[in-house]
Order: sequence, then C-alpha cells, then structure tokens
Amino acid sequence: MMLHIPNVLSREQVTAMRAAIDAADWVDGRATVGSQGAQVKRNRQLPEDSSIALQQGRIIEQALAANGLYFSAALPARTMPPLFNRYSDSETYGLHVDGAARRVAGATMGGPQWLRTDLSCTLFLCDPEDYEGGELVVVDTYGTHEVKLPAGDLILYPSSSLHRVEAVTRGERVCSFFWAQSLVRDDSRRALLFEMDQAITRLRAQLGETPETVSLTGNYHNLLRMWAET
Ligand SMILES: O=C(O)CCC(=O)C(=O)O
Ligand SMILES: [Fe+2]
Repeated sequence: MMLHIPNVLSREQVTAMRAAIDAADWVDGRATVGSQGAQVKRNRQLPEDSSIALQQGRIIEQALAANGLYFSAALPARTMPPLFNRYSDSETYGLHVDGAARRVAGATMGGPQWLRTDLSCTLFLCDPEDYEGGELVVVDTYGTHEVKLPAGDLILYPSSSLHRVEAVTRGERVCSFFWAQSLVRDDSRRALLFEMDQAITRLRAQLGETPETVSLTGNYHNLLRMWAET
C-alpha cells in the first residue's frame, strides 16, 4: 500500500528545518547504500552521525508520533533515525530496492541490532515548483506511481517495491527519508487493518459509539493481536 500523509510538518517547521540542514556539510549519498544501489545513486546526504541530522530527525520523529494517520498505516514497531538527501544538476537515484535489513546505531555487547525495512518513507522539504524532474517513481504489482508532494507531506510505500528518483534538471529537491519496521510485516495484512481502522473511525464519527463499533473495534484488535510481531 502506498499512502500520502499530508502536513506531517507545518510550513514553519519546514522553513526552520531547511535553514538548519542547508547550512550543514553534505556528503556523497553512496555512503549509506549497498553495491547495487551505489551503481545508480547520484545524490548528496547528511552523514548518518551528523548532529544536525540527528537533531532535525528527532523533530520528524516527534511529528510522526503525533500523527494518527501515519500510526494507523505504518503500525510502526521501530523506526530508523531519519536521513536527509538532496538532488540537483541532473542528480538521480536509479531503479533499486532498499536493503531488507539495516543496522541500528549504538550496537550493544550482544552484537548489532537489526531493523527489518517493511516501509520506506520520503518526507518532502521543498515544493514541486522548486525543481524540475525528481519524481519518486514506485513500481508495484498495480503499476508505476509517480510522486511529487508539497513541502511537509510524506509518502509511505512498501520497502519491497522497486523505486527510483528521476533526474533533477532544474532547481533542487530536498527531502528526508527513513525506514520503519512494522508490527505487521505483511503489506496486504497491514493494508487491511488500515482500511478497517479508518472505516471504524468514520463510523464512530457518524454514529457515536454503538454496540457494532465496539464489536468491530474488538475484531480490529484481535486481528492485530493475531498478526503483530513485537
Ligand atoms: O529520495 C527519495 O525520495 C528516495 C530515496 C531512496 O530511495 C533511498 O535513499 O533509498
Ligand atoms: Fe530507496
């Protein structure tokens, strides 16, 4: 399931975030990618351990923690610290799949901690008018989807899908991106739970709490209990 989540950050938050990250030191984006991705990746990123990236990433994490639509769709168990990328001057990221597992920083004595990438997210920190090209193109069993969103909006898509970023031929595309491991690893189960949760919420808004909404809420949680891995 792909989902557009609007207004994750306000205009003011985007402006402040851009001021902070634009002034930081950017490096070659190939630093965080495996060998297949490195062949097709041409962009710049903030280093994973950059204090500005970590500080600004926490603002995104706080915004996501307060976003009911994101929670309902992602059912996040754990999230990688958000990273930041930028593309200009025909930079691009060719067709690739995100690595299935990522090492979480701060490994313990028991060895590294791993996060399974179930969901990939791009949070736009620039507006569509700011640049030409730069569409995020996601290929799944339903076809090819092109995404270019207003600043502050987020797209969530299954990490299992092949995707690419078209060359940016004018201006600059600046985004944050990150991965989440979901309580429910299977995309179709997660999509079913999301649709059910949204429908129950709408029913409750229309009718108030009724014996039926209580029963459906029970069904939702019992399905989640059946499928959740913690
Ligand atoms: O910039 C984007 O929207 C996606 C970046 C991406 O696919 C990646 O870093 O793996
Ligand atoms: Fe990717």
